[in-house]
Amino acid sequence: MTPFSLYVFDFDGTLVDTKLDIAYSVNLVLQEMGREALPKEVTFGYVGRGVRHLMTQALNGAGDGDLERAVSLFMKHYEQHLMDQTDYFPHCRDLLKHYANKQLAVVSNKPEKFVEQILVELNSRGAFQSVVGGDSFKNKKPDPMGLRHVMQVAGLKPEDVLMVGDSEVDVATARAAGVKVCGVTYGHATREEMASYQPDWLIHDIREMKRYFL
Ligand SMILES: O=C(O)COP(=O)(O)O
Ligand SMILES: [Mg+2]
Repeated sequence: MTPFSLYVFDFDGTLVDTKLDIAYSVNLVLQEMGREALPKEVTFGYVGRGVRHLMTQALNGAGDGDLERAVSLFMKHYEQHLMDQTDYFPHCRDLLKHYANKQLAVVSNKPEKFVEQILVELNSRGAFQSVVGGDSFKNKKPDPMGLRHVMQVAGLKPEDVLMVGDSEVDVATARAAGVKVCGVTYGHATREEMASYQPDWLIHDIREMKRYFL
């Protein structure tokens, strides 16, 4: 069992299953812009690098003006559908309770206000010492700025910290900060993809954390 004092969770694809509401909101944007809807599975593959990246991919190479409009339309539509089909992944709520004696934080590429709102809706904001979104600092993940911030708030060094995430971006963020990382395989990366990113631990179910980490 490896002990850590601060557990830093990615959000989308790791703690909370947001993908259906994101895909639905992307299609509302595309519809409003007179474009064809995307199959939800296609949109799922675009999640993990923030809203600009999501909408760039969804527009498939539109001009700058269109991208700006799409980003602002997404912010408008997604806010209306944040919790339609969004909930914790199985066992994540219990897992957070299990580690309630530790310091917990979220570092996401999702806009901070959406992470905050979803946590409030899930009655969970109080579980986290710090919440960082993709727009909280100048650079988002894989830049380690946000991760370093939550370590600083906790007053801890990299060796006391574990990052838990579902994407290549999370593994890269942890590496950049000298932090150990546990990859989950039920989020946006497949088992094979996550294995290829070579996290320090690889889990298929969040309950496995209890086996490895004190
Ligand atoms: O919304 C995104 O692009 C990704 O969010 P995440 O960093 O919490 O996975
Ligand atoms: Mg994620």
